Amino acid sequence: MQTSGVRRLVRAIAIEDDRPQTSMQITATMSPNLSRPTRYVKSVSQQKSESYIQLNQYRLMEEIGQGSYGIVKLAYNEQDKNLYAMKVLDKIKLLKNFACFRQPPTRHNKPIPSTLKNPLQLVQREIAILKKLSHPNVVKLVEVLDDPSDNYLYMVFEFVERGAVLDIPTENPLTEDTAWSYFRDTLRGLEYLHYQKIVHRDIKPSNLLLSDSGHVKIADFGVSCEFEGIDAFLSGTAGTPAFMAPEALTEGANHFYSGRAQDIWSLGITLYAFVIGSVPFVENYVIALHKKIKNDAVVFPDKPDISDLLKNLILGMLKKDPGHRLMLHEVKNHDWTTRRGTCRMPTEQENCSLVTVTDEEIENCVRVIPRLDTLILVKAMGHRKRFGNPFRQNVKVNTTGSMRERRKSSSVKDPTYVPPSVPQINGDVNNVDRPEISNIEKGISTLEITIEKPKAATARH
Ligand SMILES: Nc1ncnc2c1ncn2[C@@H]1O[C@H](COP(=O)(O)OP(=O)(O)OP(=O)(O)O)[C@@H](O)[C@H]1O
Repeated sequence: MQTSGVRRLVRAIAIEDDRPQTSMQITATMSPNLSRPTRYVKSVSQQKSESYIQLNQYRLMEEIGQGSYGIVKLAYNEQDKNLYAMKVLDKIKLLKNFACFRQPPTRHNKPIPSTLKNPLQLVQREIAILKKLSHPNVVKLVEVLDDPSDNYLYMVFEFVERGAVLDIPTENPLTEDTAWSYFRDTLRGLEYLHYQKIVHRDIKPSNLLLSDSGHVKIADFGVSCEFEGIDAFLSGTAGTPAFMAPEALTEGANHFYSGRAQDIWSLGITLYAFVIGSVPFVENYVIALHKKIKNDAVVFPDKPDISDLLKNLILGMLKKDPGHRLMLHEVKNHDWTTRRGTCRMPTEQENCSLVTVTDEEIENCVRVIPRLDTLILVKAMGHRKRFGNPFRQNVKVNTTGSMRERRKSSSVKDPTYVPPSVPQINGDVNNVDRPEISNIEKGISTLEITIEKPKAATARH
């Protein structure tokens, strides 16, 4: 989406907002303070309007992208007046397809523990990794919202205004100067990831997003993985076929390849695409494409004309044998990258600092959004200073069937679904209409357990 369009949208939202307007609100910023730790969700409210859905502090707006498992929507945070990109993941689709298309790599030195085999747990691992990452050239995951009774999981990312750096194939590739700048940003982000012992496995132009200030941020960690020791020893294929290294295309139970070298290859294909406008190996059928990647030499067309130094770098990154391929520090120090030593890259130490992800963090990386009805019930209990359900006696037993129907129809099955009008949490719970009482009634079993284990309940919410 065009940046000016987004700015107009933000201005419109700020004006629509019924709170007193300040210049801050009118000029909502695109780049929030991303160094702060991920905020935790403590309460939820849902509102409907003809033009938007509100999820907690986020007003969901227009769609800005589509991935394999869901859509990405622009979201306006009413608290900090910033825009975010909210990825809406379909949990059912994930459960059905993840194992087939996004199988986690088998790692030589780190077998996947049986407790992590559930695909949603693998998403949690991905989220836990993402939450830890904090680098100007890596997209920041700000918050995750997850309601166990909702089919969707919401990942809130910093909004990177200009979207994918380049759509390929294109007749208008980047100039060598622009490619130089974007490439160095990507290299910085990738060095940081490798330093954090993460291989991305899907570096390509559409996963490199461009900020308003003209800087590149690496996105989409759907097939990335952590490693121990000096490198990831991978088997199996993952990522995008045209960007896969030759060694990743060999099948076999005992065939392992270097994750770092695979990322360098993909970066080489990406650099080629930046300046040529298309990838070097193109075929309609995957088997034929694999054959080309394994056997064919990289050829540069006459037009656009690129420097010999750049060709040399690309060819060094696209050596078929990973043992002869340039390593990341060699790419950083290549004459094209440093403009013959006049523009050196920051050292690894300057660029990186190590993060570790504990099992507890993986476990707790997703915030549960408590259901609105649960919150109303808890609030009512608070008023009465008693744990008993204040609404239970009012509900007729023979209405259960219709209650179930109403509950079913009020759950969010579709991200564009606008929930029915519900009372505000801080409203008078005694004025709650019968349909809402029926929803509350459905939460009784959970809350009765909660009463017996008050500590666990506190932790959950
Ligand atoms: N943080 C963001 N800021 C701005 N736009 C984004 C952001 N994240 C994603 N997008 C947009 O949404 C599109 C879809 O992103 P997403 O990561 O869901 O899928 P993908 O990378 O295209 O596909 P897949 O999930 O199949 O790998 C991107 O191509 C990009 O244009």
